[in-house]
Amino acid sequence: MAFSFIKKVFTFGPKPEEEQAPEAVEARVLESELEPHSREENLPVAADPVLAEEMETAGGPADDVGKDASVEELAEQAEALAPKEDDVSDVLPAEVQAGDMGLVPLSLLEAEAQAETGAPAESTIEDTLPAALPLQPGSGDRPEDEGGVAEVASVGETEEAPAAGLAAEADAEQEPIADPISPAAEEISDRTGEDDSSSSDPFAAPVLPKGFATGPTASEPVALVPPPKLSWFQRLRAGLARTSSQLTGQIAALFTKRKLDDETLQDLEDLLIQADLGVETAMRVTDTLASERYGKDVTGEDVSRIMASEIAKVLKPVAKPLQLDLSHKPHVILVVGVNGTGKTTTIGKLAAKLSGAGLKVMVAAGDTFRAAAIEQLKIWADRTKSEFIGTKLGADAAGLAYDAFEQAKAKRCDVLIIDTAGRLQNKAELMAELEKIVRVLGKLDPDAPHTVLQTLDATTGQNALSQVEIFRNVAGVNGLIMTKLDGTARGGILVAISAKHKLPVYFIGVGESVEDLEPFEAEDFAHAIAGLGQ
Ligand SMILES: Nc1nc2c(ncn2[C@@H]2O[C@H](COP(=O)(O)OP(=O)(O)OP(=O)(O)O)[C@@H](O)[C@H]2O)c(=O)[nH]1
Repeated sequence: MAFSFIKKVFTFGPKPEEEQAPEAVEARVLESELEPHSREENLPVAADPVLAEEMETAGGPADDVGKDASVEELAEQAEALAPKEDDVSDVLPAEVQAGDMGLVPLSLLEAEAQAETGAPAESTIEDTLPAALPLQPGSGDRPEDEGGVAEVASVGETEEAPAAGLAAEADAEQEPIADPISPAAEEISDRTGEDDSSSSDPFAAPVLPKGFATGPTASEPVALVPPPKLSWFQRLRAGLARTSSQLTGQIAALFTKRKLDDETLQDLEDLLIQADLGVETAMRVTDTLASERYGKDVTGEDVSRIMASEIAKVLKPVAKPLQLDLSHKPHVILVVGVNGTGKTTTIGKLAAKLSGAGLKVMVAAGDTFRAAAIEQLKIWADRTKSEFIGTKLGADAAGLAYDAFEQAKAKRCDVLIIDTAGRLQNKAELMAELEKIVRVLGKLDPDAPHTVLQTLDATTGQNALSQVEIFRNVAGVNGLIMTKLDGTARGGILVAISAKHKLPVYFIGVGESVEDLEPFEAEDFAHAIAGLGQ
């Protein structure tokens, strides 16, 4: 038969005197196939988990496979005796190509088994064929038939009819043909003690490799562990980390082994002013420190505590909630500020909070100066399920504000938030536009806009002080939101602005995502900026 030539020319595995179980022999040959680059024979690759399983159970890879005969000798003999591999693949059905684990590797197994034991291998060609490819009786396809050619011919015959048809036409007396993975299946059922009588039944449930089980999938979904959620204070502290670490680092350096004297007090005052806290707050801190600790040893932490306490005193009066008068339907919030300070993003975050609380919100893209701002606001509106009103680029922003107010009224919106441009060709033009928007809204409701919110970018430092001055005069700003407190060392500016303008600070932003905007809390902010815990 076909394997007789292989057993003469290939010697696989350990020395013949070693008694080896056929499965172990098979496993070594398969191992050689799984590592084609390590084998001069260049056997077909059988990257199949079932084969890998066999390998493992047979004791792992055999390092000496194929080392007994010289490759050249083997090749010569093989060529003389064997049908060409091409011939085999020519006659194989497309789905059973030479090199597929179902045929050639197991043929080699058989050859090796014969070489080892001197007896015909138990594994036969039937074992190597798919169940849908039964052998034809009397066609030289029995193991005892002579020569590989006959065996190949039998495979060829099967190829002539569709596989399914062949299965249907199979002679009733014909022996059942084992599934190509039956050796593995048998081995597994041997190990598990299961009845293997079904291994040749094409309708039998597949035998799964070790470690798998049949049956419905686990009903309990695997619980995904969400990343630990940071509290707002933790996010605030993280956001203000640059401001606080710079401040506390400098304070600690200043007070290392020094008693509190006039010089250190002056140095501290300078340091606090440079940190944008403002002259007023800086003096409050140094005065309190002097009255409590003059002439004594002072640590950086002592200073941080006093600083936090004084900052909190400045901030408390301005840390107020944004009052919504919902009797207005809508309560109109006009958002103003220099371009890039975070107006559009903040509107999105506010809309998320309000609509999340069940209020009906409309957002109006009054920044007709910048196309991206209109698109950006539309995205926020979609995301927050808010009503959206926009107009074309360059259109009159006051006209849009008017339309928005009317539509928001008609739709019974609770809140209307209007975005505005932060940059026009010149400041006078910008201010004229803002004044017009306020005037137009006032025609529909003399109290509108009910809130004029200004966004301030913390990274601009001292510049934010004059921005408030300007917008307050033009648009009647009556509340502030400070953004971008994350990633800046200039967060102290909020203290200076609060001390100077005394305008309510409603929210602060420490990042771009929706949860990064939270109501302003004086104590939290003061502690975070001083690097202290809550
Ligand atoms: N890191 C950080 N980025 C922010 C914060 N708030 C807004 N931004 C980002 O700042 C950039 C500018 O924000 P916008 O909302 O477009 O600012 P704008 O004032 O509407 O700008 P214009 O439309 O040009 O007037 C965007 O990339 C925002 O994601 C914040 O609190 N922290």
